[in-house]
Amino acid sequence: MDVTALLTLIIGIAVLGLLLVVGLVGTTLGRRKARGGTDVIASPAAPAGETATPEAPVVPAEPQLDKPEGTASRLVRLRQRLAGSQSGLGRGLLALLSRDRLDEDTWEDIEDLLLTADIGVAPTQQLVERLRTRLRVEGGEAAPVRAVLREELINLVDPSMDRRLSITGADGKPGVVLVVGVNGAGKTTTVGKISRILVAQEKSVVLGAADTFRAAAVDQLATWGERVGVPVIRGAENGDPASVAFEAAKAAVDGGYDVVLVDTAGRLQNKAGLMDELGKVKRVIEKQAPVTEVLLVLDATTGQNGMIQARVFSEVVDVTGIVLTKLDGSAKGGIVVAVQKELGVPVKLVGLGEGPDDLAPFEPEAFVDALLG
Ligand SMILES: Nc1nc2c(ncn2[C@@H]2O[C@H](COP(=O)(O)OP(=O)(O)OP(=O)(O)O)[C@@H](O)[C@H]2O)c(=O)[nH]1
Repeated sequence: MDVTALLTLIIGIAVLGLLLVVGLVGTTLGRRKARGGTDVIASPAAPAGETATPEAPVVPAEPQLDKPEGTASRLVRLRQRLAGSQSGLGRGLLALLSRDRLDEDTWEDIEDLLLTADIGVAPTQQLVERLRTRLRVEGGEAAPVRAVLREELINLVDPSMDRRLSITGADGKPGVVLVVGVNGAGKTTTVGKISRILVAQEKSVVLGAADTFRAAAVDQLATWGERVGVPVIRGAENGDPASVAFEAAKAAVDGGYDVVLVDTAGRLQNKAGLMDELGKVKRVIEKQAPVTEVLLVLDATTGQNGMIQARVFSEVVDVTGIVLTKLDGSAKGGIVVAVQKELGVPVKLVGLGEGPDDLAPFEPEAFVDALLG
């Protein structure tokens, strides 16, 4: 080999080495850039070229997000829990109605049982009337007591009501859900749980922590958001709830999100104060986008007290749906009927536990079936 050939060979190897080094640095930089640009709302899939490089170690760039449970499976799972807490009422009614003789004492016992379950006076009378008529007419050997009771209970819960959440905004605006209710009813928890349902449905969500009176509520909501990669807009402690609500709605509009959920403070010190606060929250949100749903969160274990709260809130804001929480801890499922009758607004969701996915759409048939066991 002469000197020229040797030189050509050395230069060739050097150029090849240089190209390899440049290529490697370029790939690494590209990968860093892709990671740096990641948004919190969703972790984008790695570019196709990257996953194909076998030697590239896959390092998760973000904390692992929760994968919320889908609606169908949570319904199946929670039906059991509902049946567990409400079975006394269903079993009791069936036992009384299956007696050989349905005398006045028995009908009185039936009424007492329904009233104890918080169904309310008027709905109880209505149900007893219907049962008396139907079991008299259709009575006798073939009287399908269970089927009659099932049908009448379903009628009472009213399957014709539209229980879908209004989460679709018009003209490309996000759906806006305002969540109201007294402190401790489960508002913050419910906002967190709803965000998980929406994430499972692949909706993009923003949370507004407008419960600025309790710092812990804001932190609590931030944790719910972090777990599913949903941004949470928060303000200063004791700041103006309306300004947080406004910022949350603005973030959702500007960012092209599907839905914004706004948690509010529920101080019931007096009706005028509450009206001022919630009225202002709603007004400022609507500078950005119309409120599509106002959900009133009620604790099912509070019975008549809960009903009084429901009345006050419905006079202050235009409630469009009810969330009944803690039905797992109450045998008084009858409040579903009472509150719907009182407000003329459907129960849309029920809380059945403290777990992150323990919230389910309310379904009259499934509810009655759980009641009857
Ligand atoms: N068992 C059960 N507990 C629930 C349910 N929903 C909420 N809780 C619990 O109720 C308590 C109060 O819930 P929060 O979400 O903090 O209530 P809140 O209305 O937001 O109250 P503030 O944040 O003070 O306004 C928490 O311990 C929740 O875990 C439910 O469906 N079942």
